[in-house]
Amino acid sequence: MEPLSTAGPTPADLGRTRDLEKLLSNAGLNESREEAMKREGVLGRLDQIVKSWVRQICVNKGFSNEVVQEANAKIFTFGSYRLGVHGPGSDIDTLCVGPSHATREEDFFVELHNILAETENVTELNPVPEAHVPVMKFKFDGISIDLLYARLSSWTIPEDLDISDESIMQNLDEQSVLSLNGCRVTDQILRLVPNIQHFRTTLRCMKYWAKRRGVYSNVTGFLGGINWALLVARICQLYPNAVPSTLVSRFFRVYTQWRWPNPVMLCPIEERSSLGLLQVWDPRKNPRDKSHLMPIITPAYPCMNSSYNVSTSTLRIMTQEFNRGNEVCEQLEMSRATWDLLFESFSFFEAYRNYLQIDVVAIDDCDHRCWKGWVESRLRQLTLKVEKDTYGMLQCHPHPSDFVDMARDGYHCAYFMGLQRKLGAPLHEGQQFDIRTTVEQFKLNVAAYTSWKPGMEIYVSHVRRKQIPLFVYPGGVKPARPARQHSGSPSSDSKQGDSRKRLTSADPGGHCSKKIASSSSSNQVVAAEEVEVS
Ligand SMILES: Nc1ncnc2c1ncn2[C@@H]1O[C@H](COP(=O)(O)OP(=O)(O)OP(=O)(O)O)[C@@H](O)[C@H]1O
Ligand SMILES: [Mg+2]
Repeated sequence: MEPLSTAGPTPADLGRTRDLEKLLSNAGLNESREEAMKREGVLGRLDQIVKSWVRQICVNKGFSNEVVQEANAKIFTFGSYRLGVHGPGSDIDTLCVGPSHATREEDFFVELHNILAETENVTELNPVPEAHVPVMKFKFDGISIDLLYARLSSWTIPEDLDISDESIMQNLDEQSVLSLNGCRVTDQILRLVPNIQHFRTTLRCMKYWAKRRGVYSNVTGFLGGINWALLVARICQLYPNAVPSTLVSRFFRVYTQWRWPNPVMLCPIEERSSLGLLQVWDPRKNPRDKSHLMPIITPAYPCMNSSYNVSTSTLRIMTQEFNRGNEVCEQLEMSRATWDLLFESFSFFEAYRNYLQIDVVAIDDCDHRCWKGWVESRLRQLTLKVEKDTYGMLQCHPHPSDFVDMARDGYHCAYFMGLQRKLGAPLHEGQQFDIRTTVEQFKLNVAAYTSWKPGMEIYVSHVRRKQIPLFVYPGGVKPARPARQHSGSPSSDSKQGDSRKRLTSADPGGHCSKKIASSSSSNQVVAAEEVEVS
């Protein structure tokens, strides 16, 4: 598709861009010089560690002195750090590229793991060799690092290795191809956007917006860093001369009108074929790809859909948010609103009358981290099942992050999902949504965890808005109910006729967080009348 507009910015566009930059800076999204230097220092030390690791394994394997001298490995960065859109506290996504004689199973996940375990300032070391893309997670000087490994087919790794060169992909195992992909995708994005600085500002802005509106999270079925980067990059291509304020506004306009599941791609299929890049994601050939609701395709071989987690519920919520964003930007362009309105945070716990609370408990920190990661990755199934088992009548809105009750002992956290009756669905007298079986099946699905240990527990319960525990609110204080949200937000958008009859409850005892163990009881029967929105 040709660029939609090549018109340059007006003085008003430039003014709005300055306001936007100021807002981002005031929000504390810019990293300090000290923190930037700390990150560089950590990356330098990590590079030294992998270099001496490779030399050490050559010695251990009895290779000649010559081979030991030439042995090399190298660290590359990708993700938000490499794109230049990370903020204070972001992780650093890194890739270690090693030679053919440094294996993943033994040398990376055992030898390098042991070296890191003994390295000063390395904490929370967590190898995940069985992941789709195997990764070693840890903190180095307090900075979160995800370290992947690509084992090339050559004996040597030159310091000036170009990983965008297709030829290095030859004879690689699948996990190395997947591990290299993050770097190659990041490099392609930077190559394909017309103005990197404008891309960066716009992406920072969209990431901040998505976090404020509760739609930033890949695992929950919303969009994560890579997805937002690709969506923004496509807008930058369509409006090559536009400044960030215009790009933000066009972002909402374009994606409000986008006819999903048409895919978003930075590189058209024809161009990709002529470059010899195979289209791996192809709904005409792969039945599974046909089920993807919001395809956002990565621009480097193997081209994949990066947003396969999106479900009907999360797509609906994001569409509502895009509509809201579009309305606010239209107001902004007429000088009837300011940027603050766009970034107003979504009051999740005000938006619904009914919620599901999912408590995740374990006996120590390490167990809790693993167990929580597993449960979190299954939550999408619960959202889908609730909607499916109620024939779409009950809609589910997952909160993208977890909450911890600091006043409680032990290792635990809680996830929440807002529940509402489908907009416009007929309301029958006395109708109830009984999701006990759904919840039991979800718990069975969760129980299939192969690394389950005693003490790893999960409790699911139905809570009403007024029973939401205080620990979900900042400072543990429930805010006064805000005035009506801006139209277009999920809470007001889905207002229905006033059918607020007296609430009938299938859980007469109500719920409090201490009663969560009664999860298999009747508190998962939700009276249809109740599942109205605020
Ligand atoms: N679903 C996915 N499909 C393809 N690549 C992915 C996917 N998830 C992650 N990646 C790769 O891993 C990189 C790091 O992922 P991550 O979720 O940390 O995003 P990020 O852009 O670094 O954002 P954040 O600031 O949240 O860390 C991405 O840039 C991408 O290259
Ligand atoms: Mg990252």
